[in-house]
Amino acid sequence: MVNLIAQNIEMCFDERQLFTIDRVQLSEGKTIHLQGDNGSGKTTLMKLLAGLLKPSSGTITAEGFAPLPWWRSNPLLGKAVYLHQHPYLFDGSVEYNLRYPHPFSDLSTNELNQRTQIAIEMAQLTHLHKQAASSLSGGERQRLAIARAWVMRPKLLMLDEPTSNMDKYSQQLVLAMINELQEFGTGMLISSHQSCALTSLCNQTWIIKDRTIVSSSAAINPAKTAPINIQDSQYVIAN
Ligand SMILES: Nc1ncnc2c1ncn2[C@@H]1O[C@H](COP(=O)(O)OP(=O)(O)OP(=O)(O)O)[C@@H](O)[C@H]1O
Repeated sequence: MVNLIAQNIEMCFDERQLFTIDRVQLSEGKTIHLQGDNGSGKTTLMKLLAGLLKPSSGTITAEGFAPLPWWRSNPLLGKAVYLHQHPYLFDGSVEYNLRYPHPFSDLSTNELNQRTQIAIEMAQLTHLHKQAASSLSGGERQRLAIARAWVMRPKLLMLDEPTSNMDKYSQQLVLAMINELQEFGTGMLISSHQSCALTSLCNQTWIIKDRTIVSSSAAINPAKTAPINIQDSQYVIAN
């Protein structure tokens, strides 16, 4: 079981305090909805947990991961995969982007090849697989980035507004991929302004309000009671 634990955090930009956190924990097997108004600090919190930013004070610790390679000085980098709402893609084709992280995976080559083929189909990118990733639309880019994460099956994944830019059909495709990652046990932090089908997969909520973060458990998790059918209209995500 892997965990990222943030304790006694204060985050400021210049003199402005953005938020404080007593303690939050992102763990394998948990799916957390991160809520908060525009500018409240959702992206900043994800970047802190990903090791891309340092808190003004406090500690973020990683538990249960393999020991660091000698050349890696930042102990948080690479622990939780962070997907920005405008995801970074490599120069090259759609398929190249899906294959690029293979060398960093613990999965076997066979399994990675199989998963890559399935991911292309799940993300409905088959007809575009040789096309330059840079030429994709915003929604297609997000689908590709989530498909890439699905192939890698990370232990922890943070999705920043994953369905912004997406039409309902794309949202359904993403929902199916996220649901599978959840079944596999990937711990996820999903930021979204609104409650929707995606956030109904969550079993915990972190709310950034009044410059602090409150955590609460959700009463039910529909994903555990009803398997997702992407044709099923109840799982269409509201814009
Ligand atoms: N590097 C930075 N330097 C100074 N201020 C910053 C920096 N990064 C973010 N901020 C400020 O911190 C605040 C929180 O930004 P953040 O992007 O984390 O909010 P958010 O909750 O993700 O917003 P949104 O819902 O609009 O995406 C904003 O006011 C932003 O301008």
